[in-house]
Amino acid sequence: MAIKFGRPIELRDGPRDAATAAPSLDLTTRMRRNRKSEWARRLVRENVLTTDDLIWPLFVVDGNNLRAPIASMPGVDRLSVDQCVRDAERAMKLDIPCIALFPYTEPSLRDETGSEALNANNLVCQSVRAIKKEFPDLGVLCDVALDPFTSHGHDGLLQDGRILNDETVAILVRQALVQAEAGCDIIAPSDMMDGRVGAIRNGLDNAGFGDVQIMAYAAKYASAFYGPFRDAIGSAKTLTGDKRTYQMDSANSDEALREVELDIAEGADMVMVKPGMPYLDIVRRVKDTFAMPTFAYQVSGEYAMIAGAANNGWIDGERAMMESLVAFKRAGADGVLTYFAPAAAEKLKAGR
Ligand SMILES: NCC(=O)CCC(=O)O
Ligand SMILES: [Mg+2]
Repeated sequence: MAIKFGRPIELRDGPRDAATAAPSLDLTTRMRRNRKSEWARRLVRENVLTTDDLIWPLFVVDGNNLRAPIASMPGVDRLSVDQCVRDAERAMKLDIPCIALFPYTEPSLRDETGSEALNANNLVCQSVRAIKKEFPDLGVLCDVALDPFTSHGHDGLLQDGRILNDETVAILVRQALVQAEAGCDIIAPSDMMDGRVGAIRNGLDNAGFGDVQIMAYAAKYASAFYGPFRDAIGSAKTLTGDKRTYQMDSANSDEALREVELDIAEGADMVMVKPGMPYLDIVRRVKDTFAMPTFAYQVSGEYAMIAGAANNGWIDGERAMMESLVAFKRAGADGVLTYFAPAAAEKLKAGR
């Protein structure tokens, strides 16, 4: 069933009173005819959102039977591994095809080189194994980048105020392998180092992980909308400086196409634009130019804006959520990584 909002005020067929029976404007085309009722709107609807379009990001934290709220992301919790498995079950029941995992790493485990990223028993790897054991048919995506693990909060190795590219890529390949060994289905490099997609593809293939897909965060912008995510993974306080020497300048559009082209050439199976709503123009250009499976990340700040305004009674949260999600489809995205995934899937499954 189609999504229906608010109190319907429909035009009706049949006899009308004199005022509406004789239109005073001599119009051949009246666009409103196709909008006159819900069935008519459904008939001409150009884009639909389904549960197949959703990837649900989850935050994992050390502990047991723990769901710890994240203040800047109302409705989103950090989950201990066992609770992560419960949300994986919820994803299965809601027909969400894939989840994404992000760790909150204890400060004592963070260091200059992000070495915990290579621990085969880190929180992400534990979660992947636990989820895959119970739900082998649920897609699991793992982020590749060092920011949840470094004491300075950067995605790569930091030396004399610079983020080292090639040295970082070597570590990212090892991180990807550790995650693939744990059972991850999609490796998603989010670091924005040059050449990492090709290096990771090589590493996976040489280790016998030829079927593991790569979803490249191909056009990832240096954005203020990541704020709540950094709270969630605990890097907000540790981050020194900003990420503008590796993430893209928000003023650029052609550059996104070059980034995407390179990642495809290096073997990306799917590409992503991030953030989402402020960059729908980029999603459209990428889809039109490359016809690749194209995803958008509706990031934490976008979620917080909608959830926060809704909690204050300033907007209708459900409608804003659904409107924002179908906008990604309209822009050409094949799917969306969104913290709204379970709420949207519940609404879609209920046919509302
Ligand atoms: N690599 C994943 C992210 O950076 C997510 C950002 C967000 O949700 O704000
Ligand atoms: Mg790149």
